Amino acid sequence: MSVCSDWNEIVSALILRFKEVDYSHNTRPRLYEVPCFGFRSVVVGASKPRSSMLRHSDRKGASVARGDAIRIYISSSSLHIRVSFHNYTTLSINFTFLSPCWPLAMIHNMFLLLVEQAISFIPCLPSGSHTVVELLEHGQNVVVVDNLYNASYEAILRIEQITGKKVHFFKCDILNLDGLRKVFNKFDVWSVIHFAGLKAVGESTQIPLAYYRNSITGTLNLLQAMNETNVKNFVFSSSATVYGNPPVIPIPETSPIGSTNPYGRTKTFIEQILMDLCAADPNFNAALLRYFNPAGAHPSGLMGESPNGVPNNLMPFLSQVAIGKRDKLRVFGDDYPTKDGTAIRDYIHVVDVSLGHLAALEKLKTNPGCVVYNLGSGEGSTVLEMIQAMNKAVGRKLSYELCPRRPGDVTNLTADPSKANKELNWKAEKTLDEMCVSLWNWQTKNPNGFEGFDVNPPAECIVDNL
Ligand SMILES: O=c1ccn([C@@H]2O[C@H](COP(=O)(O)OP(=O)(O)O[C@H]3O[C@H](CO)[C@@H](O)[C@H](O)[C@H]3O)[C@@H](O)[C@H]2O)c(=O)[nH]1
Repeated sequence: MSVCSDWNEIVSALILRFKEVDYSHNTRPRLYEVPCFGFRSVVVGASKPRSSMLRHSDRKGASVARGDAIRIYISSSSLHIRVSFHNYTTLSINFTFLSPCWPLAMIHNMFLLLVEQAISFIPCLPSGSHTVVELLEHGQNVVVVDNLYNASYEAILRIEQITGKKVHFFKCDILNLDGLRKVFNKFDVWSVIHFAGLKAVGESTQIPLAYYRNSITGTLNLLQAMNETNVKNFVFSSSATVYGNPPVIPIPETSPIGSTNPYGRTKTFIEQILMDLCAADPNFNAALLRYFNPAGAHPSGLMGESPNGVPNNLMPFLSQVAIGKRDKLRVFGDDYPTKDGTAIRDYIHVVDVSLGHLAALEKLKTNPGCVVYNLGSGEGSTVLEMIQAMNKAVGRKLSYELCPRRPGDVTNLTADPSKANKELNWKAEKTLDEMCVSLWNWQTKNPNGFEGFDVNPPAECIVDNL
């Protein structure tokens, strides 16, 4: 590593933006973008934050390259720097000022360093690990493939702890077709459940190509490896986001498709690919499961969502407020046409989502071709109702502030789950209270999620060693 020669250029750009801010009146965080080109690769971090100025700082480093976006949210009390990398990761650095102040001195303490490599990744949704538990507990044999970008090997060990069973695991990226081939050649696979993909709506609008490359190319790789080994069954983690802004609530599967963001369109395109495949091959079966909002954690408290950096989603964020990692929740929008002005979602316990996969696998055994199901509870809850439910689980009131709407959000996504209820003989059974209690149980037992555990699997789990 060496100090980047363009450091001064970035600092100048930051200073220019900070000069535009009137700290005496500005209380709401505002967004500033700093052009991040003309230099090759840098690390952004805080070298010596002044203790007199800062109550807290997350010191992190990561590579930044040409084309990455640095965004700065700044208010009179805090500075939040978010870097969206071309290699699909994000880095967040938070500073809280002890008193309202001009943050230039701190900016001069930031450092930028050259680094060499970018990583490629496909994170696995938390629903993935919970589904593995349910599959093992229902006597299925499972091989887990994940590149562990947004997951930890510790999750595999926890699955083994919960189920008392050994998990076959391989660290492999779905962009690595040869790696996938090795796994498919080693095991006699009858079905694939595909959770891999990038899943942050906001991020997808900034780095759409990364989303399309990972999710679409990765899925094509998976389908190719399956085709070469004659595997004909596929369960796909789709999303309610494919419905965009639906005309009718609750939403039936026949609702028009029209996602409002690239993330949603990756789901839509993959659904279409699978429909085409089923139409072309009468032996190929696919279940497209449109998840609504999975929340909660395993009742054991051993497994739950462990987001990297600042959580994007409501419930992980709220539980970090509860544990004291975040000051307060920002409620995005209080002017929606709903009973309390906040947006409505259909929250469903992650264990119920997992059981939906087992039901879908049973369905695939009947050779149905392509089938589509909503995995939702059918009950909509506003953001304020979710805060209340979490307050109850935690036993105190959690802080929040009402903020403007988040771009891309829609008013109401509530499922009509009757098709899945009837055809899969599946129903979301767990209540909001159970979701919140299990989430709080997980969060208190694991305040830092899987952070600090060894993320790397043993050598025999690396796909290249197969
Ligand atoms: O800090 C936050 C985070 C979220 N919200 C609100 O809470 C609701 C739920 O947001 P979030 O948890 O981010 O979920 P969604 O945006 O509904 O998206 C989730 O649900 C989709 C299906 O509906 C999936 O496709 C996505 O992957 C998943 O992130 C929305 O009204 C948000 O505006 C806040 O008010 N504050």
